[in-house]
Amino acid sequence: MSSPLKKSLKLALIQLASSADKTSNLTSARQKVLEASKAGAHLVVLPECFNSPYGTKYFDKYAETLLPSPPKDSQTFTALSKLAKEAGVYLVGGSIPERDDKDEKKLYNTSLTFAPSGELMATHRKVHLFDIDIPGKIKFRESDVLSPGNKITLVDLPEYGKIAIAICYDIRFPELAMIAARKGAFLLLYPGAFNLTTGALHWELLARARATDNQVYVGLCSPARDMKAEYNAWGHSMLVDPNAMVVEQLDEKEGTLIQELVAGRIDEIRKGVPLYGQRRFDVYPDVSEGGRFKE
Ligand SMILES: O=C(O)CCC(=O)C(=O)O
Repeated sequence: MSSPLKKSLKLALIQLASSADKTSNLTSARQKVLEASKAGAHLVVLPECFNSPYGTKYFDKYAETLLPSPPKDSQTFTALSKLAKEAGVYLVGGSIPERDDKDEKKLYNTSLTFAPSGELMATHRKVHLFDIDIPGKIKFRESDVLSPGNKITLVDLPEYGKIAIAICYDIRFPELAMIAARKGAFLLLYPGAFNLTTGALHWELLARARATDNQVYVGLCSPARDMKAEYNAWGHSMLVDPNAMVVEQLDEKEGTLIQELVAGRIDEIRKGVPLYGQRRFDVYPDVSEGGRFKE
């Protein structure tokens, strides 16, 4: 099997402190991305809903029409495309609320990935909407206002290999990660805004679980926590290696994690624990083959 990561790569996860002011969020994202690029990052990631507050009542107000690309009038698309070019990095623009170009009422939670040329490489619409109800703790229903995406998103970074992009709640569904890894991804990236209830319990566990299952790197990128906001994000952006070790984890405050993903590390881990040759597709099906996978 050829190595999924062709060359070592420096990854930056920007744990941005966002406010209700979109323009100022974009300005501070720009500053942090440029700093990360100066520090040597090749791939830079922003958090889920990085340019708006997170909450169902905000999606419509902040939504932008992003497709077909390039859109005529999207402040965020234009800013991210320019920024990727200015910084000379692959830029995963966290996520933003997207308005469907044909049906105005339809909204998505969408991540845009740009090449260092400024060109759009991929769009991921959150596939699994965040609908939970934990009595006395947290109730959230994205499906009241959002529509789900319907594909798994792999992006080929020519010098490095493939990465997979999914958003927050998507991490709870191992099939998506499994398919992406078996299609050759070296890194699963999840811009995500967990909360103080499920964050404490599941955030690190899920990142390490997806890394263990698939023997790939996993990166989670959260907004910084704001106790004055209605939704208090967990923070704790982190990088986990293919052996499920936490390489680095931030606390809840604004900050940037920059770490190297080392060429050869995935192969070393897969050689030691050779799951990839041991799966029993005669006993259970290979979810990455023959199903409804759409790249
Ligand atoms: O899965 C969770 O516990 C949190 C998910 C979430 O916050 C989201 O999908 O935005």
